[in-house]
Amino acid sequence: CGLREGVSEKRSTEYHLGLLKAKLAKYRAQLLEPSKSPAAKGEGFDVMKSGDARVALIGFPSVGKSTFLSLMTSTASEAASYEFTTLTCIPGVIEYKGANIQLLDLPGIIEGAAQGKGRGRQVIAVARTADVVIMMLDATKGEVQRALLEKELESVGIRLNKSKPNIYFKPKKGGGISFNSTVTLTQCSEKLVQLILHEYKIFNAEVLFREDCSPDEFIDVIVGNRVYMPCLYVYNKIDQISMEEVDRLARRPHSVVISCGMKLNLDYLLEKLWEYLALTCIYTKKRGQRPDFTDAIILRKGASVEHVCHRIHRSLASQFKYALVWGTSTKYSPQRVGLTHMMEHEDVIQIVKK
Ligand SMILES: Nc1nc2c(ncn2[C@@H]2O[C@H](COP(=O)(O)OP(=O)(O)OP(=O)(O)O)[C@@H](O)[C@H]2O)c(=O)[nH]1
Ligand SMILES: [K+]
Ligand SMILES: [Mg+2]
Repeated sequence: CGLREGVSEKRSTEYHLGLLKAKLAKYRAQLLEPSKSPAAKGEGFDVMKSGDARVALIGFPSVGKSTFLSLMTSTASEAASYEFTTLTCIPGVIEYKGANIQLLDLPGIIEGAAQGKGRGRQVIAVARTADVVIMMLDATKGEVQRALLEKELESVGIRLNKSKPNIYFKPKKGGGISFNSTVTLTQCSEKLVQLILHEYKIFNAEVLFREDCSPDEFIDVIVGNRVYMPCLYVYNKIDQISMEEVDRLARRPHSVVISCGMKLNLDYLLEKLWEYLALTCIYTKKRGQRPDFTDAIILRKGASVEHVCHRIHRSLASQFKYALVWGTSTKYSPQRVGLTHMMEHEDVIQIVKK
């Protein structure tokens, strides 16, 4: 009996917590509303997207963001020993494996950034538009900085190195709440899901958990507008710490250790960045010839044959008859496909015009 009471107490704690979190998430969302006003919207921060991918440099002041940009690109961004040297968004381009990667240097951010401290809001708004975030940390004080910045980004709906929760959620006009799961749930129950939905004034919906998600993850799905973003934690200034510490930091998940000052480990960082960007390289082939492996077309994940056409020539899509594709995106090699076919990394394509 005591055990059962314990279990039910634990359950009711779960309900309270789940509900409390739903309320908090709602409250936070309201807090962030005013940022949509034009005044608060990144003055001087609206840098045009260019190239094949965008990487944002996020970090506390003076961790070496500008030093890094100046090292990796042909753009010079002022670096100095005092904090808040950089005051706007400064774009540079990294050329790597035939791709142009836009690298954005940004002002340093501190605790409270999400609430508008310093230029925190503008910086975070830019981070949201990136394909990968590099969180640059000073190796001599990395752990504290990392936890604080993760919290800041988390509070505005940016989810680092997480994938979208595998929950099917569809609000309906009527019929109440239909709840199902394909796996055993250890963190959520039908009751809790219902309570959370009611908190959001949702009384009719279809919910299917395909994964053992937490209440927070379920709330993320209801609220929507979350950004799931790969993040590399880059510990700079390793010239200032002991070998043991370098070893420890380098083994942390999603982490790379570097020294901009001594130009250490920068190639490895580029390799990792390339991996996290997960860009799709497509090779073209002319009829009767071998594929051109020297010059890849670089696209974001989820690109179609139509995207490939646009990249080759503006008018190619309108003259398109069909394409032959070799690679992992097709069942047979080659396979005849149309404009909507989704390409995969290292596919070879031959386009046939009308
Ligand atoms: N020891 C050491 N110092 C470095 C390294 N990289 C950068 N620095 C120094 O750190 C200081 C700050 O560098 P910045 O590039 O201005 O840093 P930031 O992150 O852009 O700073 P804010 O723009 O103010 O946010 C400068 O004095 C750099 O010379 C490094 O690898 N080792
Ligand atoms: K600085
Ligand atoms: Mg700077």
